[in-house]
Amino acid sequence: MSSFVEALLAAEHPVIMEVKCRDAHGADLLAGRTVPAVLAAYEQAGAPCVSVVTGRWFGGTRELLRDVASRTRRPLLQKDFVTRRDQLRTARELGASAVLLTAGLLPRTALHSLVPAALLLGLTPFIEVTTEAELDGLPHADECVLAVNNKDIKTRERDGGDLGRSLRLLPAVLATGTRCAVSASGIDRPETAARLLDHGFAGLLVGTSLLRHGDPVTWARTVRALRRGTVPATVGAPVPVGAVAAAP
Ligand SMILES: O=C(O)c1ccccc1NCC(=O)[C@H](O)[C@H](O)COP(=O)(O)O
Repeated sequence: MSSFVEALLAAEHPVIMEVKCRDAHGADLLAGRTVPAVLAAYEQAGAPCVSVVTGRWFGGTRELLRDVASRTRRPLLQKDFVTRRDQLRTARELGASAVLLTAGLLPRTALHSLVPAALLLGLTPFIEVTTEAELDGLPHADECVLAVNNKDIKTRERDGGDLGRSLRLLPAVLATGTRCAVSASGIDRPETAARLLDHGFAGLLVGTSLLRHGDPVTWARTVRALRRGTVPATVGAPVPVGAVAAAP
């Protein structure tokens, strides 16, 4: 099992916390915090893995990944538009353990050849899907993270996100044989995170909400308390699973 998958599956709090400089609308997300400060907060909050957005739409750079890799031992996911094998080698050199492959953007033949190529380099393919059709015939699904993206990268993730997509696609994702079903993007509050984990996701990927909230330790503690049913009513009222789909 890869270090990325192992860390996520073993975590008490299986949230991949993300370092992202700007949101989909170009707004600054770091708000004066340094990358080391953000990382320290994520580690304190119990993040088993960290995602680093190097895609330029979100203000990312390769140097950001190199910098993060030099400061943490957590397995890292590189979030970028990977379409070629040489980008996989670069991801490895920069310190990534996992690499994003976006099923909706890649021709099927490219996706199907990049998955084994990533695995050969020791990288975990983190495959993001938005439809059931994108899951058809995925090779080596048991060695991949399969993530449902609640937003649409084709519109640069400027949509609000459809959390119901995660709920609808989870059975098909699990049917691929993956050990690691993840819900990604648009997870806007601890209540939503708790419901998605209770629903059966092995992990979540959260960026904007953690960065905007500014206190990942409290965010994560609230998720844990909600799952144990020990959260005070003022912090998070019970939300039925079906209501996740309607969450703002
Ligand atoms: O989804 C992609 O194809 C993608 C490619 C390159 C950079 C970023 C990309 N997606 C954005 C994200 O992955 C989100 O930052 C991540 O899922 C967290 O979402 P949020 O919690 O809504 O910030």
